[in-house]
Amino acid sequence: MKVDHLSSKEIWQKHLQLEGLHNAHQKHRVFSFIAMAVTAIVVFIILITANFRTYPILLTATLTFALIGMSVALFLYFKTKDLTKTTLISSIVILILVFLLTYTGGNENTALYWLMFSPLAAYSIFGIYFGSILTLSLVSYILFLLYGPDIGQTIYGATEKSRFFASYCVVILFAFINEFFRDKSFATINSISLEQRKKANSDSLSGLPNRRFIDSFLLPKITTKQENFLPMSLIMADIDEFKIINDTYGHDIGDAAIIHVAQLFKNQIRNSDVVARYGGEEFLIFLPKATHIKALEVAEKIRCSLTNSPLTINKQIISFTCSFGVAEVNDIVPFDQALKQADEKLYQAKNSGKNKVVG
Ligand SMILES: Nc1nc2c(ncn2[C@@H]2O[C@H](COP(=O)(O)OP(=O)(O)OP(=O)(O)O)[C@@H](O)[C@H]2O)c(=O)[nH]1
Repeated sequence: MKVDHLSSKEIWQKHLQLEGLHNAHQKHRVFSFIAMAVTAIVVFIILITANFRTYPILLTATLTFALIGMSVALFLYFKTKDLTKTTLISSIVILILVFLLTYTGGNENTALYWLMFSPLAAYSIFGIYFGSILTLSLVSYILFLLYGPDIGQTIYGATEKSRFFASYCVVILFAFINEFFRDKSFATINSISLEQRKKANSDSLSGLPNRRFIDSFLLPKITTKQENFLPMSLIMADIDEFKIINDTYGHDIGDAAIIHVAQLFKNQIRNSDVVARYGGEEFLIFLPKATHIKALEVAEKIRCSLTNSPLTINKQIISFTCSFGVAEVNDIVPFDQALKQADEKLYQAKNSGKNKVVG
């Protein structure tokens, strides 16, 4: 089995996703997108129907294209709920629309007024990174159309161009500042909340997830997404003669032994596995998508690895062992029953000489 473990931050992020916070962040994007798309559609319909006799053909075609593009993006969003794809479509529509509007000049050269909304929409829908890319693309070709060579575009007055550009830059600046700090506060709240949840759900000595983590996060997750976990195996491990280690070397060395075991267990399991400190010197390892036979192999590998890697502290080598009980959770055997089985097997391992795997 490949030993490729996640950093502890990744493990916590993976298992303790802050759903409420992420939902609020996502909702902001979704509402911005829907608000922009609906407003744009309404404005396009009014402009086209009220002015199609007077507008030049290219302008009517531009607005019709944008109307269809935005309607398709909105329809796709409601159908698929895939915000990335739909916002990608709308960004292409915005890029083409802004280009054609600036090029045609709109009705009586009023196109530039309509461009003011674009940085706000770009940042609130696409976020700081893609919003900046989109805004920079808009700025560069608006500049090209305003000050670049004549390619048949509308000619704007010098004062109009400079005033527009100055106001456009101010809008960009404020849209950027707004999104930047919104993003930063989201990241800060996210990391504070994650840290608090991590503290409540982990063991302060070993850093491993604790029993609360199993009960309040892992088990509900396994129950709701059984297809991702079952068949799943449980390994219950317990340090042998731990009282003697404490009594012989002192409580601090006992603590170091717990940390040593926790680290060794973590290094021997896959990304998808979870090892938790279940009690004093007792650990529970979850192996999703692993049969009983596989789990017996893993437990044996961990047992040998502990035998071969004693704790070395203050130039002292302290050898100790663990006993293991293994059980499988599957469609027939529920978690509680498997946990009881693993505990019974561990008891058998302890009663039949210790430093062994029973499954
Ligand atoms: N240093 C330290 N000791 C702990 C911790 N948690 C529990 N213990 C000690 O672990 C010991 C467990 O002792 P027992 O339950 O008798 O188990 P054991 O000595 O390992 O015996 P077997 O399980 O039968 O091999 C107790 O003395 C607890 O005080 C801890 O966090 N740090």
